[in-house]
Amino acid sequence: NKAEFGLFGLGVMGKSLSRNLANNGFKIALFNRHVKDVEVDVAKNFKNDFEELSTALPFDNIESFVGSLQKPRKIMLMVNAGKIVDYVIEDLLPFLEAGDVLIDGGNSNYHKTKERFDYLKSKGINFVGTGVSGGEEGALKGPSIMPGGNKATYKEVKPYLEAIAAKDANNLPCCTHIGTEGSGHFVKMVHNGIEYVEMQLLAEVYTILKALGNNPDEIANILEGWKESTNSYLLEITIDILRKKEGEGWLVDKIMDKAGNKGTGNWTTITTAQLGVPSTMITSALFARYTSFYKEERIAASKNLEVNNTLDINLTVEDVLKAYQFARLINHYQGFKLIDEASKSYSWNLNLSELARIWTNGCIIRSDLMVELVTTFKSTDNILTDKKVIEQLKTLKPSIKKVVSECILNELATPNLNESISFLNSFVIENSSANLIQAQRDYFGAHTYQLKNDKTNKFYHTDWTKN
Ligand SMILES: O=C(O)[C@H](O)[C@@H](O)[C@H](O)[C@H](O)COP(=O)(O)O
Repeated sequence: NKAEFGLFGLGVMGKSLSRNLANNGFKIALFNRHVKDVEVDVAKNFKNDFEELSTALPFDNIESFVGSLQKPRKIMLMVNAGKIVDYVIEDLLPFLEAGDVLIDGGNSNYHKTKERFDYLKSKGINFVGTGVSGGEEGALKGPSIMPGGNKATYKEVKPYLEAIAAKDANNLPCCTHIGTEGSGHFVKMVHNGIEYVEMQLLAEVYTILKALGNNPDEIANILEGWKESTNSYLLEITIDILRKKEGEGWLVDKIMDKAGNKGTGNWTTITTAQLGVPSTMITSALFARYTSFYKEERIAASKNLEVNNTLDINLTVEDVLKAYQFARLINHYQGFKLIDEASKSYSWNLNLSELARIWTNGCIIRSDLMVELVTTFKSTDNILTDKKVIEQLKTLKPSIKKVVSECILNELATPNLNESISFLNSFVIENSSANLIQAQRDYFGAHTYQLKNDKTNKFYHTDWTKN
């Protein structure tokens, strides 16, 4: 008998999601192209490797794969983001019929998802661009799933996606219809932006605690103590990573300090600039990765510019914890602000509380703070106006100022911690210095300016050279 759901692409995530679907009792069809030079039937071998896949139908021929599915067909593509998605869509199209559903579960760019949504719509095919977060383990045991597309189409795939998704504290699936078009991939992109910052902040905490003379095990013990007040998946894995031994020493000390990226942080930075939203921490986290890549030049610069090695850091671990908590609040403010602005600009009408809810489990940025934000976003779309958050920021601010100052004085690289307080300093002033920028623009480019307290809101120009 026919399979009810098809999984196309058996890479790391595709394999884990297949087993998750099978573990949830679904009869699935599996497709992976026949890898010519190694003569391996990936789908068949994979099926035979796992008990739960005993009822799964493996294919390396697209026509028979599509033919094995109940109608309307539901096929999830788990292939790398980029042109491959379009090639796979073209390969599948001749065998699909109106009403069939294609789900793209890769980290695709939301602009491309919109294009594919419109293109397939013109062929009667329903397209769901969905973010899937949680990595290999999350995909197997329950990822966070962010599907975007038509609400009616979501109903078709809801039973499968919600069954395999992680469950929140109330046992509800960490999967919900995000909105139309590319909204699913958009929120996944920003999820990764927030993820970049969370990882960078932990790297900066590691820098400071190392500079305070702690070895990886001692840093892990300190972070273990932080779980009570600010736990997160990324904090937990950082503790595991710091404890990992390699011979006499620690593996982490042997890893090359050049941070890679696969594009979502880059897209978030481009998007935030295009939408005119100051997501300064995501941008600085991306650029911190880029800076790390200049390994050779950094080595040369460290010699030419004589880095100060005589550290004199007057900080307690408590200061560092509070600075970290402060920066995390600003990170989440900026991330959700970008989503809120995009929701308005694209008329997606996104529900920030529901989004925070599906990010409370399964995904990489799951944390105690995210659980709190589910409630916060029930009463505001802007966490900087939430009473509790305002009190927290006021309480934590002395520590971030102290930590950032000490780091600057000791020439420790903490761009994200620095950016968190710099941003708030820029954001909490009623009268900023942008008036001078307006005057300069008007001076050299006649770009005009408005006047404070001028009800007409008219734009004025001054001939600044004339006395
Ligand atoms: O949410 C997730 O499960 C991860 O974010 C996932 O999407 C992937 O690991 C990204 O590739 C990480 O991004 P970089 O490769 O750019 O660090």
